[in-house]
Amino acid sequence: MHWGILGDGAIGGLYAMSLYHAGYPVTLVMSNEFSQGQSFRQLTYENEQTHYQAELPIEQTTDHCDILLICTKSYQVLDALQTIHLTQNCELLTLHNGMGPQQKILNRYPDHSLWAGTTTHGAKRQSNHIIHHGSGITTIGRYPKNHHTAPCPTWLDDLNNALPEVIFDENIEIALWRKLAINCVINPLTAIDQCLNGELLSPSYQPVIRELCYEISQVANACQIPLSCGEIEQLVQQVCKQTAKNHSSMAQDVYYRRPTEIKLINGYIVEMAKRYNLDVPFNRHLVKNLTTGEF
Ligand SMILES: NC(=O)C1=CN([C@@H]2O[C@H](COP(=O)(O)OP(=O)(O)OC[C@H]3O[C@@H](n4cnc5c(N)ncnc54)[C@H](OP(=O)(O)O)[C@@H]3O)[C@@H](O)[C@H]2O)C=CC1
Ligand SMILES: CC(C)(CO)C(=O)C(=O)O
Repeated sequence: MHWGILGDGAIGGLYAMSLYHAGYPVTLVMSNEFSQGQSFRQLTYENEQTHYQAELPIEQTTDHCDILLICTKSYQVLDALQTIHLTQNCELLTLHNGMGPQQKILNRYPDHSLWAGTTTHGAKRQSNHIIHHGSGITTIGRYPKNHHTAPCPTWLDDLNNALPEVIFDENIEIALWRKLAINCVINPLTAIDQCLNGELLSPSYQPVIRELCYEISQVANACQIPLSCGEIEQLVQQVCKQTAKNHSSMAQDVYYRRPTEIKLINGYIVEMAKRYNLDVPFNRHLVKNLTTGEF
């Protein structure tokens, strides 16, 4: 398979370099504005054990690509897709946090084969260096769930050879909702208090965490997603322990004064709550605070 990568930041760079290193052809796909007229990009990859470099071609079109891995921030996805020439037979795979763009892609590109995924790998991009600081699991599935087609895509092996472990999930929406729920709790609280993920384990955070988990489970259930308040609380606890020394992506975005993904994380809960006539004051409050910067 020839892989196209849209958004060669931390996660896009990580996948581009890993696929290239595993022997698969990779093209970075971006408009001239983003490539600044360059026809290739030199990137380095490093983790605790190894480092290597590669010169990856840049094109404005998916002409050579069988599949396009979309790795921009969630709020950049639609704009980024619209600035490239997307060929008809190119499959699409999203890998961002937050919810909403998957459905928008489906509406905008109804004839393309769409897959969605979520990953627990951790990466940073500093200049042209991709630093892989935490190995994780990537879960991928057909978006939306489709009972009638062969379930597992042929290219899953490419990803598993390049950056294991990759799991196929026939019901990706539940996996996306689990990640959404985790991000809805950890990201805004750590962003506002500028604390580490592990600090949310302290007893003082538990009342607000419980309220958020309750609201998220109400909205998830209204959307036919079976997620209980207790299950979300457990997931949040587990991720806070596993990533105790991490600054969440939103905490970093606030620290570096970059836009955050709040509107597609807690904002998605608020939007869905409106649709089902539910009240989610804790989520609304976080969206308001992080959108206006008043905290
Ligand atoms: N980093 C991580 O460890 C993890 C990230 N995620 C999620 O993955 C997604 C990507 O995150 P991350 O890689 O950290 O973000 P980055 O900001 O590092 O990467 C996004 C990249 O997309 C580029 N981009 C934006 N608009 C366009 C466009 N129109 N055309 C081409 N490229 C474009 C950006 O370029 P520029 O910088 O020039 O704007 C940037 O290089 C997010 O949803 C994040 O929440 C999930 C798990 C872990
Ligand atoms: C899982 C978590 C919270 C890890 O930091 C994350 O996805 C993020 O920071 O965006």
